[in-house]
Order: sequence, then structure tokens, then C-alpha cells
Amino acid sequence: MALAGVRVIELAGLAPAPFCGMILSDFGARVIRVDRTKVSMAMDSQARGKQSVALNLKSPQGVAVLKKLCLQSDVVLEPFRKGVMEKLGLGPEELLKANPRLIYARLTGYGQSGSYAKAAGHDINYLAMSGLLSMLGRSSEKPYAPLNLVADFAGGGLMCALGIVLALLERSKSGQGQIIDASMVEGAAYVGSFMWKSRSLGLWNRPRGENMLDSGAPFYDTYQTSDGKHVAVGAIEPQFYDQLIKGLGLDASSLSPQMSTSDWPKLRRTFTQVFAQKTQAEWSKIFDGTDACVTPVLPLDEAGSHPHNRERGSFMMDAHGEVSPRPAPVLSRTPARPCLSRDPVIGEHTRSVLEEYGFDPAQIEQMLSAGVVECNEAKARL
Ligand SMILES: C[C@H](CCC[C@H](C)C(=O)SCCNC(=O)CCNC(=O)[C@H](O)C(C)(C)COP(=O)(O)OP(=O)(O)OC[C@H]1O[C@@H](n2cnc3c(N)ncnc32)[C@H](O)[C@@H]1OP(=O)(O)O)[C@H]1CC[C@H]2[C@@H]3[C@H](O)C[C@@H]4C[C@H](O)CC[C@]4(C)[C@H]3C[C@H](O)[C@]12C
Repeated sequence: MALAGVRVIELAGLAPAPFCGMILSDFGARVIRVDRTKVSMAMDSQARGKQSVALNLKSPQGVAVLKKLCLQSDVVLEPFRKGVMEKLGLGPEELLKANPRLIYARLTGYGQSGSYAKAAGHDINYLAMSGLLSMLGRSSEKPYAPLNLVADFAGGGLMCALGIVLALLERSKSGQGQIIDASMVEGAAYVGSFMWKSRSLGLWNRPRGENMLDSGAPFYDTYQTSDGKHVAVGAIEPQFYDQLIKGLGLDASSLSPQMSTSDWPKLRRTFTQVFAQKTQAEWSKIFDGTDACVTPVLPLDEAGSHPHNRERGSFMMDAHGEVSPRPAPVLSRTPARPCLSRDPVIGEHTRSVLEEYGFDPAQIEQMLSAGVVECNEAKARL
């Protein structure tokens, strides 16, 4: 796998950093998640392939353990508010001095500088600060955050993984590590570069929800079908739009021109009425195999069984029968090989990892009784 041999220490966080760690793990990195002690249940739903070490970083010995782990690792990934790691004596200066090859990835909302750097926040706040949230939502409605996809995952976890891979690539030439300041505001904004750079094309001149790609255009929207399901329509180019009109059984000469924005509400009403006359499956029968750009809106539990996705194996099932997306993209020689067994129990690998990183059994026992570390191998066997 592409990242085989790369060792990552991931400090347990909420959603973006776990996703970043899971990507690295799916593509072959060894990811050790450092959890807090005295936590009853792991809240990391993106723990695939990771190991868990439970370590109390509020004790000097716990900090020393983390330093030792980082000394023999390639990447440390931290998801805390600015200043938390420094307060623990685990700041980048300290860790990079000990291991100059270390890649120190800091995944935060607002970045490591600026007046918001220390403020709490979540996806919706970062998306708002990126400028993008102002563009999301239907006409005459307030801005709407599309789940926590854009800042937490696209601009956060994924962008941080890109930073780590870039830093690993660069290290193969320079031999040196570096610090990654991954701000979700900036990552989200960067993912949205098209929106900035296409303003000159007039793509966003109209109010929110009234432009071509923000649900303003009737040929770029979703419609309800007679069985209460939905289809997605993305027929932008004239040759594809013609096929949409044909599939809907409409007469093009009786409709206003596709790009006549003032006629869009009327056209939308027509499309709404027509789509409501057949079931989703009936529309699929009509549009599959055409270039009309009409697809069913699939719920999560149907996406995996759609023939196209099944043919490609786009979704996979783990040992517990849970279906989730196969890692993307697909690399021809060194594809991801995601772990299919269960997620780790908190502290399941404390003992084995510490032994591997050079702690002797007596030291581990002492740390266990002092509450510096926690081992839960037994719980994992239940
Ligand atoms: C699934 C839900 C997730 C939703 C995602 C949400 C939409 C997001 O946007 S996530 C992105 C959040 N932002 C960031 O990650 C940016 C960077 N980070 C931060 O800004 C902050 O970390 C913070 C704002 C996110 C959190 O601030 P906080 O003050 O809590 O923490 P920090 O200042 O960073 O300091 C960390 C302190 O912890 C110490 N630490 C760390 N590791 C250790 C260790 N190993 N040992 C000892 N100490 C450690 C560190 O030293 C710091 O200490 P100090 O403060 O003293 O310096 C989930 C969101 C909410 C969840 C639910 C909720 O938790 C309630 C229930 C809990 C229950 O257990 C399970 C069910 C819940 C309902 C739970 C369910 C889900 O998980 C959630 C819904």
C-alpha cells in the first residue's frame, strides 16, 4: 500500500482528525490513536484499522510516553485548540527538536494564528468564516450547512491528509519534517476556489438559490417522484438538456429557452409536475443509458446495491456487516486495503504498542498502577 511503513500518532479528536487518520490507515499507514484514560466508550466512528493506546497526558509520565512514541514515528496529528499541546510540553518545537523528521500536523478550525485561533467552533462556524456558507441554501431561505461535510471533512480531515502526504513526499528528498497548520476555514475556502474564481463568469451574480448551480436552475435540482422518492437532475449543457426534455416527454418548442432565467420558476413548475407522474424506478428506466444527467437520489442504505456501485465495488461490508464507502481513489498497483475487522476498544493496544516502542513490562506495570496508562485487552476480548 502507498503509505506502508508510515507511523502515525493520532491524538483522539471529534470528527475531522479521525477522518484524516482513517484515510492514512486505509492507504497503509500504521495509525496509533492516543485516547484519554477513564473513558467508557470510544466515540471515534472512523477508527478503521487503528490501534488504541490509553494515555493520561495530564501526568508528566504520560507526556514522556507520548514523546517517546513521537520519537519513533513519522507523523503526529493533533486536533486541539491552539496552545493545548504547548501547555503539555508537546509543542512542535519540542517534538521536532527530538525528531527532526517528524511531521507535526495541527488540525484546527481557525489555524494557529489570528484573533479567532483560540476560539471554540464547529464545522458550521468554519464554513461561515470561509465565505461559502453565505452561498448555500434555497432562494429566500437562510443559509444552510450541508451536514458537516465541507469544513470538517473536505476542508479539514481530507486537506490535512493531503498536507501530510505532501510533507512525507518532501521529506523523502530533504530528510526533514515540518509543521502543518491545517485550518478548516482555509481548507474549506480552498475547496471552494471555483466559487471565487468563477465569479468573473457571472455564475453567482444572482441572489442565493437563484443561480445555475445553487438550485436556481430547474435543470440543476432535485424533484420528487410519484413514490415520494427523488431524482437529481444536472442537465447543464444544451445537448444533455435536449435529452432531459425528450425523456420527460416534453415538446422543446413549447418551452422557454433553457437559459432564460426569468422563465426558470415556470420551467421548474413544469418539471415538478412531470416528475411527479412516475416512480423513481420508472424514471431510471427512461433515463439510464442516456446523457440526460438524471440519477436517482439514493439513501445511504440503497447506494451500495445500485447496479453501478455494485459493479465497481464502491461500497464494502466489514466483519460486522456494516456497509461503508470503499476508500477512494482507486490506485492501480497499490490500492487501499481497508481493515475489515472491528474497531479498537480504548486502550486495547496500550501494552503491545508500548512494548514495541521500547518500554519494558515492569515500566508498563508501574504506569498502569499509577494511572498513567490503561490497558483494556480483556475488554476487547468480550
Ligand atoms: C459526533 C459529534 C462530532 C460533531 C463534529 C462537529 C460538527 C465538528 O465540527 S468537529 C470539529 C471541532 N473543531 C475542531 O476540531 C477544531 C480544533 N479543536 C478545537 O477547537 C477544540 O478541541 C474543540 C472546540 C473542538 C473542543 O474544545 P475543548 O475545550 O473540549 O478541548 P481543547 O481546548 O482542544 O483541549 C483538549 C483538552 O483535553 C486534554 N487532553 C487531550 N487528550 C488527553 C489525554 N489523552 N489525557 C488527558 N488530557 C487530554 C488536553 O490537555 C486539553 O486540556 P486543557 O483544556 O486542560 O488544556 C460529537 C460532538 C459532541 C459529541 C457528544 C457529546 O460529547 C456528549 C455525549 C458524550 C458521550 O460520551 C457520548 C455521546 C455524546 C452525545 C457525544 C456523541 C458524539 O461524539 C458527539 C455528538
